[in-house]
Amino acid sequence: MSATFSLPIIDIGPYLSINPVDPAARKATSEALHAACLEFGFFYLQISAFVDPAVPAELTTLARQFFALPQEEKDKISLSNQDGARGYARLKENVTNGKADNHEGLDFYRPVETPDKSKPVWGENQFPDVPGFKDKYDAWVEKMKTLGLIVMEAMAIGLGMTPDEWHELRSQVDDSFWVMRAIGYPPLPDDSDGFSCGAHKDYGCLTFLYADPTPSALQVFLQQTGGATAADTTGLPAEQGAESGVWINADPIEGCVVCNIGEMWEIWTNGLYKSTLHRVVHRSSNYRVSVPFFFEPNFSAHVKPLAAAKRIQGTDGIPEKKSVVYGEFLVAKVGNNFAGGKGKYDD
Ligand SMILES: O=C(O)CCC(=O)C(=O)O
Ligand SMILES: [Fe+2]
Repeated sequence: MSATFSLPIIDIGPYLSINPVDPAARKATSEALHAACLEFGFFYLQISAFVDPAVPAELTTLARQFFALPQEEKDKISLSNQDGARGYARLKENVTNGKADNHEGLDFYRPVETPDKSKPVWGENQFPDVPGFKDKYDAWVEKMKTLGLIVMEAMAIGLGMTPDEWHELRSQVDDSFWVMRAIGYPPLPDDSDGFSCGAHKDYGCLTFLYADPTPSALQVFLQQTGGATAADTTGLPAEQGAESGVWINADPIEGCVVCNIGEMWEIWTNGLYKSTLHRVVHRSSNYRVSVPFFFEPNFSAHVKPLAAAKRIQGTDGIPEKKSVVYGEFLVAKVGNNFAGGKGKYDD
């Protein structure tokens, strides 16, 4: 694997309603999504026709203003005030694979009609007292929800789903129980044996990550297939488990978000698409900010292997993955956070 390898860039433009329908261009986008999900589970999504790049850049500026506040100000919106999931988590509060993550963060979830902070993920969002923050983040959530449905449709077509099948899948994601996160990363100390964010898979549906221009921070694990060239793992800690592969950088590209698929897509495709391990190792001297948006299924969605995926897989005895109700799956995950040493990125 060459060190200069980079993930595919896929233009979502042909699926935007501002463009006239061009069937060949849509087909090319859907095929590229299918290939990228089979091979990497990670790709760049070119969205500059959909959002002005100045808009997400503003989000990182606002998050930076919040993270620069005194600790006691930030702690006023601690997630411990709420349901343990919505709000501010201090530097190193989250633990992944048994090690403290060298980041601080702010998490927002889809609001619920009758909040009850004694129930996991059922509390209220807590917004920082930074002028413009709530309005700009709310607007971004709306944009990303729209993008989520657009990408889902393009992926459904890439998977060969019929219009009826897409209609059914759409009903599982049309009221997404989304998560919006802003993460602040001080430099990882040279002598640290930990990570800025430990290796994990995203658990949901689609992640759209906007990050400031800092290079060499987000890394994606590519499994080594066949006996091709030796893995270039120079300077990289051994990967968890027995998989062999290579970590590649997924540096930001102007006009794009980094998109990856989560474990719900593994279930929908009965393992045909894999969600991919990634981590953050931020060793340069600046304070890095990233803003991932997690487009998730509806809370009540019953996620189970799709007929379209099974048609591709054939009938040769591939075991059927266990279905989940997304909300139950989420509560089992998030309910564990900050208790018993489990973090939000842990399995
Ligand atoms: O900050 C990043 O680049 C990635 C963060 C991430 O992987 C996550 O929050 O799930
Ligand atoms: Fe992630």
